[in-house]
Amino acid sequence: MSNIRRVIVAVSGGVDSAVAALFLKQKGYDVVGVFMENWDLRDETGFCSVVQDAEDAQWVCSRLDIPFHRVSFVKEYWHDVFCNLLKEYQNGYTPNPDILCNRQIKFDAFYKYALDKLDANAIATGHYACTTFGDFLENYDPSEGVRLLKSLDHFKDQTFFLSQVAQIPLQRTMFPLGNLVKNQVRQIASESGMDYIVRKKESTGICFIGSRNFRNFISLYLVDKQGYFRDIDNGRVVGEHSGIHQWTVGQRCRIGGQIRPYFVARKEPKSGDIFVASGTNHPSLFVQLFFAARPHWIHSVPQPLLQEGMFECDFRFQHTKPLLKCVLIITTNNEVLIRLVRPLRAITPGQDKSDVADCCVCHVDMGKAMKEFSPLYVCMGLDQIRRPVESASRLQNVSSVVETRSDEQSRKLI
Ligand SMILES: Nc1ncnc2c1ncn2[C@@H]1O[C@H](COP(=O)(O)OP(=O)(O)OP(=O)(O)O)[C@@H](O)[C@H]1O
Repeated sequence: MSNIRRVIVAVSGGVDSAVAALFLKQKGYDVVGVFMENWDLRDETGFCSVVQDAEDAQWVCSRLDIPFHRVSFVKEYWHDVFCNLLKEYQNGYTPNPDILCNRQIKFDAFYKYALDKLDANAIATGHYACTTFGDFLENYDPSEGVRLLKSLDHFKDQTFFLSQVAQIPLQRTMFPLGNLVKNQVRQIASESGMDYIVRKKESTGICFIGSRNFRNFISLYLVDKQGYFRDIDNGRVVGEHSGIHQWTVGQRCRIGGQIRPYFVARKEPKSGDIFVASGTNHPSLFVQLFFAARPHWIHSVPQPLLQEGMFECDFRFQHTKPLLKCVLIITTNNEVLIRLVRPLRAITPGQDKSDVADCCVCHVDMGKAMKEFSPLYVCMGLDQIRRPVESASRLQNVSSVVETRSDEQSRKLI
């Protein structure tokens, strides 16, 4: 895109967006930094770093000598992200808040604000991701459509969290850090006099809500609803709980008086029952075959899926987990059936205390014909994949597809 003049960069007060803004400035764009406030402090019960982050974002912008804006998307976050999460939790699902936040806030509310109110030609963020349009939209071609690609830094890659982003905002998004590794970014920030930001603790946890225990946090907003723990093998009541939203499939339950540990196998929102399985390796804790409804293809439905109705790809449980082979099959009602090469347990024991809603990812390998970009990602809330085909239940939530750079291509780049 040759006529880009004005770029609005989302500046969080962290090192990544600071370096993204620095690059844009060095390239000579008319750069404006925007800090988003998405959570109303008055709703908080615990520590919130938003005040400090906003100050740091302002510090970055003044250091780079670019205008700074602070914008509130509190209303949008509440309605489009948080209420959605609450609803899903009440229905027994575990959606990923970061994926929702990217889709609804950064790549919708913020995108519209930048283009409509700040007269921008493009937006930029410090995400580790790439697109086929290039780090600075140098290959911009709306007739081709844009594909989301994995970043060079596989460890930091954030495409998993961007997998629900819509095509139009992505077409006008720059990811200036996509071809760098994190250490380079930190070094560049230090060399540019932004050591203060480099030394700052990395943000962890959920987008805008921070690193508190997410399930405890969400419980503050949901009314407890008592129900039973039932043994999945015989339906026998083995304990009581105070709400299905407090439990995630695969999680260990501490039920008094039981010798063997129980794990959540299935939740039934209607009755409020939670079916639990005795022992961490109980077969009901594993899933191999499941449906995903309403796939979101960032660019287009992969050709083999359209033409042959199925194709082989890789599946990943959380974005840092190893890939597992799977087959995608398109069904007559436009759902995607996913069959893993072997059963996968919902959560490994080490993750039982995970605060964040888990997701799984399906990496689609297009084979030789499309070596350059292998389409990626079916991702959905953990509980969605817990619906095996045998139970004939359909997933309610969305899955989504982005594309990734093949490992081979990335190696060449390194
Ligand atoms: N409150 C915010 N205001 C403006 N932009 C934000 C905010 N939070 C995140 N972003 C944007 O989203 C990008 C990804 O944020 P995330 O918190 O996932 O990653 P990060 O690696 O911690 O980024 P950073 O180092 O810039 O904080 C940031 O680089 C920034 O561009």
